[in-house]
Amino acid sequence: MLRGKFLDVNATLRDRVESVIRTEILRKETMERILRVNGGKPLNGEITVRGAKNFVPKAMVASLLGNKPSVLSNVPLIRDVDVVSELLSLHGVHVNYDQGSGTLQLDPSNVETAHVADIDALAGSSRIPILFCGPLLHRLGEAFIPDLGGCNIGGRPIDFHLETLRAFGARVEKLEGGIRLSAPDGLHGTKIHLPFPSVGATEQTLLTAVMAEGLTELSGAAIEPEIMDLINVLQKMGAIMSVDTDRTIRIEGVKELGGFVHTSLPDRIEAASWASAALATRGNIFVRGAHQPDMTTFLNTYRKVGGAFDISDEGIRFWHPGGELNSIVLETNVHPGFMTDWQQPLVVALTQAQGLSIVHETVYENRLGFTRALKEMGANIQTYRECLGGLQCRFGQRNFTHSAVISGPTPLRGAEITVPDLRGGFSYLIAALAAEGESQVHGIDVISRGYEHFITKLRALNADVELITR
Ligand SMILES: CC(=O)N[C@H]1[C@@H](OP(=O)(O)OP(=O)(O)OC[C@H]2O[C@@H](n3ccc(=O)[nH]c3=O)[C@H](O)[C@@H]2O)O[C@H](CO)[C@@H](O)[C@@H]1O
Ligand SMILES: C=C(OP(=O)(O)O)C(=O)O
Repeated sequence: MLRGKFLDVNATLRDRVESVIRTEILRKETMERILRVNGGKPLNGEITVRGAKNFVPKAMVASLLGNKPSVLSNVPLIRDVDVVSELLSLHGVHVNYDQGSGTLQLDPSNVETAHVADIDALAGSSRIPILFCGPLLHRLGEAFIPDLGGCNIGGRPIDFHLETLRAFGARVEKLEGGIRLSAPDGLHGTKIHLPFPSVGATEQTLLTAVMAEGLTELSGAAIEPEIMDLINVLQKMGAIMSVDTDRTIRIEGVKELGGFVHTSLPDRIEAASWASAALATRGNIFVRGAHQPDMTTFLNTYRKVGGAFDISDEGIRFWHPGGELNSIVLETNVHPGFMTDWQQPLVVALTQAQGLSIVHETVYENRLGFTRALKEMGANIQTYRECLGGLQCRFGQRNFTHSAVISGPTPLRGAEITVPDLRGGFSYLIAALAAEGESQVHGIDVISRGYEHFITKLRALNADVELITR
């Protein structure tokens, strides 16, 4: 009897402890992380960039095509890598990541046995799931692809992807929450022309064509350095493909592919973001790992604005040489043009340039919304629907606010701001660091999608930042 009472007391105690733990976990999960920034000081010091956010997850997807394990090095600890690791694991790929060394081992030998028809976990967390289509169709004959996430900087349709997959012979069915694909008659090489050199649709074609039967010719392809590195990976796996100077990629399908051992190219967007931070805060940052050949266009622009840099085998030092910065006309474009993802961080530096700068965003129709908060911080920026650079882009005459005129220099003042998207988020960090006084930056977790350990790096550069949770 007495023993029974003790058991009851223990059970009640255990329930209470479990409930307290559950509440605490829930509280931590729902707590907001805010970065308090005391700005107005130059960023000085050294940070390291590792592998590219826009390459690593795609090489991870490529490993699905192999019949042997693959090893990828220089892999950063970012959310997009996490998301793809989780998706691959759900599909039976054994993923082993050593954060310190940045080595990722991917063993796809159990994909057929782990076959799951519907995976909607992680829907909306990144744009990478759409690239699983070809590899899953080759391995399993069917695939369910959840709705995509990624930055909200335009409509971001997937029509090119779906048309491409259909051209290979896939059947595509749109469902609530995603798309279902099957290839009852297999996938066959085909001729594809992209109306715009889409990065994702080019990668979609490569990942599908490498094992499709026969020849594929892709014209109007994107040729970003991250795509070239994906081609390197696929060639290591046994694919046969060539890239012509006129943006045509030809692929001869092969029956099977092996694994790869590869080191990712460095993240040229992260490198350019820190370079912009050095300029906007009148600082001096050595970006270890920054790679000149992938950044030629950015470096030319940086020099025209008045930024200084020094290139070595280990990386690039970026600094503000003193005096006034120059205003410029900047039009984003596909590679080898000025990359759209470089635009938002550089705009903050342009608020400190003398005169009128023009920014014409030609890749995404809605990538200037982030300027609203900069205006609240003191920047003088007007946005327009017209194409204000020299180019007439797809968005002119179509009611999209995609050009901006920035008049500077204007001092920035601290503010309470909320991160709108990945690059917009980093640009808000730069603005807060350049501004006099205190800023509170909300929604900083989005930044972890593409910037590894960014708070630690800010501290290494002597930024006065404090992480608070609420
Ligand atoms: C994970 C990743 O690598 N993301 C990058 C990738 O995004 P992502 O691959 O999504 O970008 P795309 O190159 O495909 O998009 C470029 C343009 O093409 C349009 N489009 C695209 C596909 C489609 O089916 N239909 C269509 O109309 C888009 O709306 C956009 O206006 O390239 C972009 C352009 O360099 C970068 O900003 C992103 O950081
Ligand atoms: C737009 C970006 O990424 P994503 O395509 O992953 O949304 C970006 O990296 O700036």
